[in-house]
Amino acid sequence: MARIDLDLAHSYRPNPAQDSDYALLPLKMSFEDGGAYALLGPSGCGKSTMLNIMSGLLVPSHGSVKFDGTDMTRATPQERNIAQVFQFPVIYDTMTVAENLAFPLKNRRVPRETIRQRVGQIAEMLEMSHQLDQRAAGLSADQKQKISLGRGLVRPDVAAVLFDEPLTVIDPHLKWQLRRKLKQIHHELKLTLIYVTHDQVEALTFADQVVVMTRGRVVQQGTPDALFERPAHTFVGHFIGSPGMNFLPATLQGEVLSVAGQVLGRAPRALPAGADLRLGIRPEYLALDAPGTAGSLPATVRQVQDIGTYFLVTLDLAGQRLKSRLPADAVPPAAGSPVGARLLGAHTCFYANEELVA
Ligand SMILES: Nc1ncnc2c1ncn2[C@@H]1O[C@H](COP(=O)(O)OP(=O)(O)OP(=O)(O)O)[C@@H](O)[C@H]1O
Repeated sequence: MARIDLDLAHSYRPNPAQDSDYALLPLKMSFEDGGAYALLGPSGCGKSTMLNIMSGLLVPSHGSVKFDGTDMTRATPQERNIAQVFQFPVIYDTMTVAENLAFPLKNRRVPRETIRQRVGQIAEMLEMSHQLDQRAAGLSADQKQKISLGRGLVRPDVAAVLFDEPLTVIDPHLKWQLRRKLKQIHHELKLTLIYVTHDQVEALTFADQVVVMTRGRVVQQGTPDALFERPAHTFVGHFIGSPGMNFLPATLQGEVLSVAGQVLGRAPRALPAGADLRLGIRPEYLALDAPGTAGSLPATVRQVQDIGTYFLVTLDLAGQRLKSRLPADAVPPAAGSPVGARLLGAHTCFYANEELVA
């Protein structure tokens, strides 16, 4: 296993001049030895580019990749000792499950008994022990992808295992199980795992550290909890959460804070004057008061949806749409009724020019 340090940028164009010419804007980041990471972001944000630079399939146009301090920028995937799992199964149909799992070890001339033990361990973790002697050809797409995952995890000496949207072909029910399984496997095998996905649930269940990307930029790296509680950028607030964070335009006059054109009171924290300010509050933390309650702003309930495990209330506050999540045992207000929206609290965040400032 290895610590991976990136200090690079990448453009697929020969003479990049502006930000939009870069698939990856200049970035500096580290993946610690033994960590479970997810690269999360929408299609085209640069996740696969970053993964391919780490695996050695792509040489960055600028900067370097280091493994344990050694420059690996131009090293091949073999020299880097990386295992990679792709969206679609990469296995040998004519081989049995056991032979497929053993293949990466046999290739490295691992002793037969060690191979037998490791293949047994991996098959057990993936609940494939009963299929070891079956030919891969007869298996479903799900089962074949499980073999691919196993092949990625089977070598104990790899620098890292890179997963590129590995659960895409997996049936939704099994997907749910495998996400958890991978997390458990990470704890047992202590490999460095880096997992690319555009699915926040997948990233948040699997990873200890999530790297959120948009338009070639890393906007935040942090624990699932940090991404939820303190999104460092409005994009993270929008992208993480169901639904995402509410944002309201805010202005500061002296120490008086106004939100959506309505005076809220003294600013609760020091905020930069003159910036493009926004108040961010997650639907989970947006409490509803009786209309006219001090400290809350008047709003009207537009819609109440019973989601089963919670109610989702849509509000109109001076022309701004807000969402509030109420617990399933709450009595939600009726559509059309006036309420007070409590916007300030310990979980309220403030953004200036899209970046978290308080
Ligand atoms: N081989 C290539 N040549 C030119 N441009 C490319 C190439 N591969 C990717 N790009 C561009 O680089 C940007 C980042 O692409 P990348 O595939 O890394 O994003 P991604 O987040 O992995 O998206 P997806 O999930 O759709 O694969 C996109 O604008 C894409 O069009």
